[in-house]
Amino acid sequence: MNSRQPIPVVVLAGFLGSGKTTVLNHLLAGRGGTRIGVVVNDFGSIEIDAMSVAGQVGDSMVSLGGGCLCCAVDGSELDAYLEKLSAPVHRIDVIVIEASGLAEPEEMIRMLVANENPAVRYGGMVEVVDAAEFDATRARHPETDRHLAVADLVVLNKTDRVDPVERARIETELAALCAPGTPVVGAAHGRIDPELLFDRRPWTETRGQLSFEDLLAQAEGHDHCTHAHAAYESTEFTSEQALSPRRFMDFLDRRPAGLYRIKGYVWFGVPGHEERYEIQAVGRFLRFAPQPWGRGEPRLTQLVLIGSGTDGEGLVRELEACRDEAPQDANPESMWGVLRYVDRPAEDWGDAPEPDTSETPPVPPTY
Ligand SMILES: Nc1nc2c(ncn2[C@@H]2O[C@H](COP(=O)(O)OP(=O)(O)OP(=O)(O)O)[C@@H](O)[C@H]2O)c(=O)[nH]1
Repeated sequence: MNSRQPIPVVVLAGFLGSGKTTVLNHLLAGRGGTRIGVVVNDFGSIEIDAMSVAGQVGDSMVSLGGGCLCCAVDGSELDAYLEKLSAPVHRIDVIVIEASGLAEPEEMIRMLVANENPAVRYGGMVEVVDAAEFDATRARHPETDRHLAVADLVVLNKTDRVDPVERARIETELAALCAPGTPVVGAAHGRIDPELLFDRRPWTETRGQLSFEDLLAQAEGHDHCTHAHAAYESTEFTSEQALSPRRFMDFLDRRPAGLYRIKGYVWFGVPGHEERYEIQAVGRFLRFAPQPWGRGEPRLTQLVLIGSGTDGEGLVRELEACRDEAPQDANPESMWGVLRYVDRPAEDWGDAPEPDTSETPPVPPTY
């Protein structure tokens, strides 16, 4: 069933030299058994970034070559690369586009959202910020503020180059520049937990015999795990009772900025919407994907919430308060809030009530 799910495409943006390639290499080293497709969008004719990640991705590496993707007249070139990477033979789980430091992320997001390839879906935008160059970059490139405003997750990189007071000041400024609730994750040398962006599969799941190169990367990944996981808490929530879509969406709307990632399945049980809803939240980015239950599979909500400085018990209490004892009596319209975050062509809505398109903003709804 998973193989039929669209592959999320995450845009990794950030000004020149902020550390995008460093973050990407770190994600690749800590990817476990997850298969990552990479699109590197270098600006300039020498593909430096492509070379510096090439050793890690093998044949799933695609470079857009010289020039800037966001300047493409239409998304057809990008579409062709995504089609290549999403071919079932590659068994790719997630695609990361490292945008040129000069790219306009909003344009790239628009191209991804408009992409009609059902094998892929837009998966959110991560903006890498150089802590040491924060003021200088903003002064020289005011468009940086606009990019921050559309980011779903901000990586404040190079924290090793600023003292704690300076870091706190930048974090305060970032909170004002980003959309409300956008998480800001601090990092030195791009070391963020890959789980913030995608589900890491065990090595044994996707790989046969490990090569020497794999073993090296695996060792690095384990080393990273002990460091990265110490900085994040993970909270789990399971419920046999359905969740009220309205209360759950209210919970999501209010989620704290320190809650970087939510993944799992939700059981709403509302008439016409009895499927399980996969949820993927990366920072402020949110998507639901309805999927059929497996034969005899128990109707459950199972969530993993990853964050920093979050109150795990408080989150569980809030989720418990979302439970609904009689979902079969719920009005199907109560699902509209959820359906706004589902990527589905209009003709696929089936018997489900059509969302009120006059009120539904264009996908993605958070922009
Ligand atoms: N001190 C320090 N240096 C870093 C950190 N992250 C990256 N660097 C260095 O910063 C430089 C730029 O990093 P890259 O990862 O190439 O940055 P980029 O955003 O991909 O750069 P462009 O492709 O030019 O936009 C490199 O020399 C990195 O080694 C960090 O957290 N701390």
